[in-house]
Amino acid sequence: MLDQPAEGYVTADGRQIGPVVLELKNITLRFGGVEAIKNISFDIREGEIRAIIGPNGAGKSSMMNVISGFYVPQEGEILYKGYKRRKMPPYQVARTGIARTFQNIALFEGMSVLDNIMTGRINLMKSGFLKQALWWGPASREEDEHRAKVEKVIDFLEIQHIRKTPVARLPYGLKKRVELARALAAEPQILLLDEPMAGMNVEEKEDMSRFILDVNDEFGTTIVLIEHDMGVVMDLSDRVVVMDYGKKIGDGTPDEVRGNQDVIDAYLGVAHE
Ligand SMILES: Nc1ncnc2c1ncn2[C@@H]1O[C@H](COP(=O)(O)OP(=O)(O)OP(=O)(O)O)[C@@H](O)[C@H]1O
Repeated sequence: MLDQPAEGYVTADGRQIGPVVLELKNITLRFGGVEAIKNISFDIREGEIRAIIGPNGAGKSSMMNVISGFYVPQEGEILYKGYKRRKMPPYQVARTGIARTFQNIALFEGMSVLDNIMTGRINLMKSGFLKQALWWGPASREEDEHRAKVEKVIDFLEIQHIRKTPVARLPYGLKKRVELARALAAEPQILLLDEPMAGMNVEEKEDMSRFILDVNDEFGTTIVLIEHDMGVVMDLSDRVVVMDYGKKIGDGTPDEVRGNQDVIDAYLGVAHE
């Protein structure tokens, strides 16, 4: 891989990439006899857009679930901001500043866009969620602050016009944007996006790409994404990890990965979905 200074660097398009913020070291994850992740190490830098790619079943979602704390690997360790992360449930990982979206949309269909996005702030609420819902006493001022933050996200992602609409009534591309909004409402330092463009048409993909870049640029949010659309991956990412059968077979800039023979053999050369 090209040498990158430990303290960070500025990209060709003028974005600031910082030092390593999350490091995965020798991660192995098994489901019974299946080794979904085999001794994989890689790092993620502050402010970077980092993609994880690979054919179906390569272990990408499993890796995302390890980062989000949903799966605890049998071997290896995760260093976050230089410290070894202890075993903790996903909601605690979320509190450390790591938010995610899911491959299959996981929104509350009957609730409005606004209320769905509000749930992204549960981890940041001091008064309990029930208290918030009932709007009692000290909860109200806090609620105002949360609403203001949520409105900012709504403006940023240009979904003002649907803020009161129940999610069930939205087209697919907008649901994906609402999911992004909910994750952003948590004000994450690292945002994990599991196939953010899956099932989208070309125009929706262009919109989503623009929003991902804008989030990264405006808030300096570090972004880790799994994506099957090669054009999107190569356009968006600073660095790409390539997995195949649970192993890491490539890691580098889009150009480096494109020229990696193992990657060409295992993935890029193979028709996919
Ligand atoms: N909860 C689970 N229980 C048992 N096996 C699992 C589980 N989750 C994943 N696997 C297995 O681990 C391997 C990696 O799966 P994973 O979903 O991480 O791959 P992926 O690269 O995300 O695939 P896709 O592109 O199809 O989403 C597969 O062999 C899969 O069957």
